[in-house]
Amino acid sequence: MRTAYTADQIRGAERTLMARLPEGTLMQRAAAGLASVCAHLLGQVYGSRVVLLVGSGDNGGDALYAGQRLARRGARVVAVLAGSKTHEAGLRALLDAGGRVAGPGDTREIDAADLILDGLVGIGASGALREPYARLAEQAGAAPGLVVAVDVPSGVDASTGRVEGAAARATVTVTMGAYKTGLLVDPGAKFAGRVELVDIGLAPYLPEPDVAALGRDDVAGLLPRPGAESDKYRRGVLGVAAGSHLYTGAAVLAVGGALRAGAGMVRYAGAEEPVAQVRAHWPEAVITQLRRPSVDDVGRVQAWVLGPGLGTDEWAHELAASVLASDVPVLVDADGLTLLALDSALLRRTAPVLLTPHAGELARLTGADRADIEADRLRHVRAAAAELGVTVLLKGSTTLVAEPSGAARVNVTGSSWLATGGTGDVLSGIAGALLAQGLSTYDAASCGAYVHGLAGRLAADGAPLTAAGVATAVPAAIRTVTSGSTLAENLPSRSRER
Ligand SMILES: NC(=O)C1=CN([C@@H]2O[C@H](COP(=O)(O)OP(=O)(O)OC[C@H]3O[C@@H](n4cnc5c(N)ncnc54)[C@H](O)[C@@H]3O)[C@@H](O)[C@H]2O)[C@H](O)CC1
Ligand SMILES: [K+]
Repeated sequence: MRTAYTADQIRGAERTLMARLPEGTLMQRAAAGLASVCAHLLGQVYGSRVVLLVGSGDNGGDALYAGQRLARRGARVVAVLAGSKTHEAGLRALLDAGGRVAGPGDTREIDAADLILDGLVGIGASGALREPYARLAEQAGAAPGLVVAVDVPSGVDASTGRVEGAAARATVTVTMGAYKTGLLVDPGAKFAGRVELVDIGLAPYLPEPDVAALGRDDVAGLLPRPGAESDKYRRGVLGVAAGSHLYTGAAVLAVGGALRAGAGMVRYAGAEEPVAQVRAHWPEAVITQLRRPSVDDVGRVQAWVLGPGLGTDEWAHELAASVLASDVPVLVDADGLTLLALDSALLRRTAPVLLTPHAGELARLTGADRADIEADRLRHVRAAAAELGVTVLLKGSTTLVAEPSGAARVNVTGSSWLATGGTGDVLSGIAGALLAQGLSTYDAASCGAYVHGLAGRLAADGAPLTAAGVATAVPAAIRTVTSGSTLAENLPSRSRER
């Protein structure tokens, strides 16, 4: 499990650790880690051109000492001093090793650099980058060389991932002591690129993490595996109330996701048109064609998926009310969420609820502004879970899952290939199948997002995918998780998007 912390949490731990060590020890550990990642990226250090963007705080100090180490190995290092002051000892060390200095206006070197080290600001930053930092951060991101961010990309809020104004777009972020939440949550995660952690001895002093990202082993441990005594009922029966005469595909995809994710049985309930489509695609599903908007005669299920393609008319509303009146966990997605936004009384139930909105659907549910949600995803998903008293999975780049208690997880397997129609319906089916097999809403949502992301990567393999292709790849994704294949751990790094 990868754990991440807010800037305040890191600062607290650093203070405790620093008090036990000779002055300057942590900065030297940070600089050694930074220099080693830079050397690895450069391949050949001798003769390479390295530009340091140096701010006035300790983030700049880290960059200067890393620059010293690279200069000692023969790199041509130039420090662009951007702040009103500069870490003095670090600057002396760089100059002694043969490095040079340039003013903030002298930026010709940036475009010619093989590697730019962004040491403008780290966890001590507040608010949008001021000049000349903002201009330098943008110039670095647009330059052809590699950009290595020191601790966090300057301009990204380390605690939230928020980006107000300019920020440095990094190839790699070398972060000190522990992951910062803002490196795992978008938009910050996009700016961070690949994140490398440098051990500076902070671990024993860290508090409870702010967020966690499940790893393959965690998911393997949580995914249900059928035992010798399992029959289809024990493996979990999922009910799916989805699709309408207008949207038949959503029903097909949700049922497909559920069957591929190992539900013992899927009971589909819907109107005539989607019933015909589900029957044609999935002979395995047990189908009830509804004459009235009620699931009373559908038979026993252990969980429901409600909403994909359901429509929002009176019939859909009554069907939603009937599903939510049951005493089993319900996952609500898509049109089901719109119905909840129109009639919040539907949510008055005691059995568990998992909502799976994207930012627009969450905006409708909570009244928050969609752009505000996208800018500060973690805060909004936590607020929604607390306010509504249910588990909320916020879809989108870096999918987040929050509990009413404030506990939150971020999924690391997603990719931009998944941003295509119908993949959300498949996710409902996968997470619903996990709910039916007995996972809590929190675990079903986080494991579902993990498997879905992995299936997307397998289905895409560097090319466009379809939602049906994602559903087809779900068994291979589960196999990857449970068989210990290295694919899940060696996820392709996020490529630099320009
Ligand atoms: N403390 C430790 O044990 C270690 C810290 N490391 C590194 O230090 C930074 C944090 O350093 P700090 O001096 O606290 O703050 P920063 O360098 O991040 O920035 C403070 C500096 O920047 C100015 N500033 C703040 N906001 C802005 C802005 N929006 N625009 C322009 N300028 C801004 C402010 O005035 C201050 O002067 C941490 O990230 C690590 O990189 C270690 O490496 C290890 C130990
Ligand atoms: K930085």
